[in-house]
Amino acid sequence: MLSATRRPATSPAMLSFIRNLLFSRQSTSSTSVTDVKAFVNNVIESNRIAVFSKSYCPYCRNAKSLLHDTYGGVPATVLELDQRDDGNDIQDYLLEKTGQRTVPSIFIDQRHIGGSNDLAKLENEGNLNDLIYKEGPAS
Ligand SMILES: N[C@@H](CCC(=O)N[C@@H](CS)C(=O)NCC(=O)O)C(=O)O
Repeated sequence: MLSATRRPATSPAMLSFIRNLLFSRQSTSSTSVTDVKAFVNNVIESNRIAVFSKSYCPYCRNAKSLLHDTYGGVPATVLELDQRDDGNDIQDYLLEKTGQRTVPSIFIDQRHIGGSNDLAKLENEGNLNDLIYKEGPAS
């Protein structure tokens, strides 16, 4: 006579493991829109140079290289939005604030410079140095 093989019942521990696996990739950020706005504004206000970037973005790479290679002595903060749970919300707010959603989105002394091409244009026309060293905040 054939005996039916029964699959073992899934244990509570296994269920819990599966549940954690399924939900672990969801956003862990409970940040509200207000928090995101305050956070972005704080980043811009408390850093001479703030770059909202994505780690894989070639435009961002160019902008970060230019800033690092030529103005490495100036304190700068780079946020890689693709590596953050709230990256999308930050991008939405940057659009609302500046009219630009693409990255990089670059601020120098709280002025919105634009993206990589805008930064390169300032540099090529000899204006970035002045912006950073002459028009920057008094030390
Ligand atoms: N002209 C812009 C181009 C920037 C751009 O196209 N960035 C892409 C990423 S490489 C982007 O923001 N795509 C939309 C997105 O990632 O949400 C610049 O010079 O910064």
